[in-house]
Amino acid sequence: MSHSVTDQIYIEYQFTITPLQPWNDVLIAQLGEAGFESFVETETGVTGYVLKSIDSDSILESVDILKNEMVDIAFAKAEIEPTNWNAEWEKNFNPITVDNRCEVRAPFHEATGVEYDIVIEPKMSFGTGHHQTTHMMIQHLLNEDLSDLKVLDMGSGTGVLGILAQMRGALEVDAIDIDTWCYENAIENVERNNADNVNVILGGAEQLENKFYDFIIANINRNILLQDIPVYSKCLKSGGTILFSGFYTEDLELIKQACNKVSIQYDSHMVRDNWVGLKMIKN
Ligand SMILES: C[S@@+](CC[C@H](N)C(=O)[O-])C[C@H]1O[C@@H](n2cnc3c(N)ncnc32)[C@H](O)[C@@H]1O
Repeated sequence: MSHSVTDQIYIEYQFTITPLQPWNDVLIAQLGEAGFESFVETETGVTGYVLKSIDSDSILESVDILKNEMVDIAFAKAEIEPTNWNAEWEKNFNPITVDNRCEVRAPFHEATGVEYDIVIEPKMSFGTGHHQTTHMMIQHLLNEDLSDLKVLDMGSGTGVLGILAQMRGALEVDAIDIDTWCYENAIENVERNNADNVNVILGGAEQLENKFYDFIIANINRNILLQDIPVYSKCLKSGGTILFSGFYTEDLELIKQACNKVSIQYDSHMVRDNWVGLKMIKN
């Protein structure tokens, strides 16, 4: 399969801001609103990342602070290729063990005999368990009874959460990702872990028409979640659980409000390194 523009190729913008305070926070907030996905604060400003598939030049026109005469902001732009997580893992990472019950390891790591042993060859996809958001989603799943449930893993990446959902008893899992690398990689990982109940699907929220689930997992990012929460709500049966991650504590209230508007209520949340793992329940 050819790799489309939705592959995870990012544009990196290095913003230099004078004076730095308080404008770096304002810039991050406005870029986040406009569609940037993540940020790193630097000594001279902010580095922001936006998907290449988004027309970043035109969204920058809507970022008011760039027109503010009280602050001087310059930027440099560069294209970032997808990360080869396999190479990163080989170089830097050990297997990840969550709550002594679930291990996420590469094929070249020895099995240790934990209750849930997941073998992932991530290639270019996100989802080895090293990221705080994946870690918290695994923790939530270890606390949930998924027996005989129909589950949606939205933004499935390597497929790690969908695979664990099957191991936790799910009857059927739809693992959906908009990125072709992730789609192909999740198919391989599902086979590798004999997760026969996991259907890997390429696409976004448009794939959810006329689908219904007892349980939804969505570890994506703030902007996609805010946009697609109404669609997820339509698919979630009454009384069903939805787990969210991919956003920071600053955005927790915003995500809760978006959920409340579509009859999804707060249950609980956890935090790791300022990332949130949120559990909500549909009325
Ligand atoms: C943070 S990763 C999560 C991967 C994995 N579920 C995990 O928890 O480690 C987010 C994933 O969402 C996918 N994604 C981004 N936008 C999406 C959308 N609109 N619909 C479905 N998937 C999307 C990305 O390609 C990426 O694989």
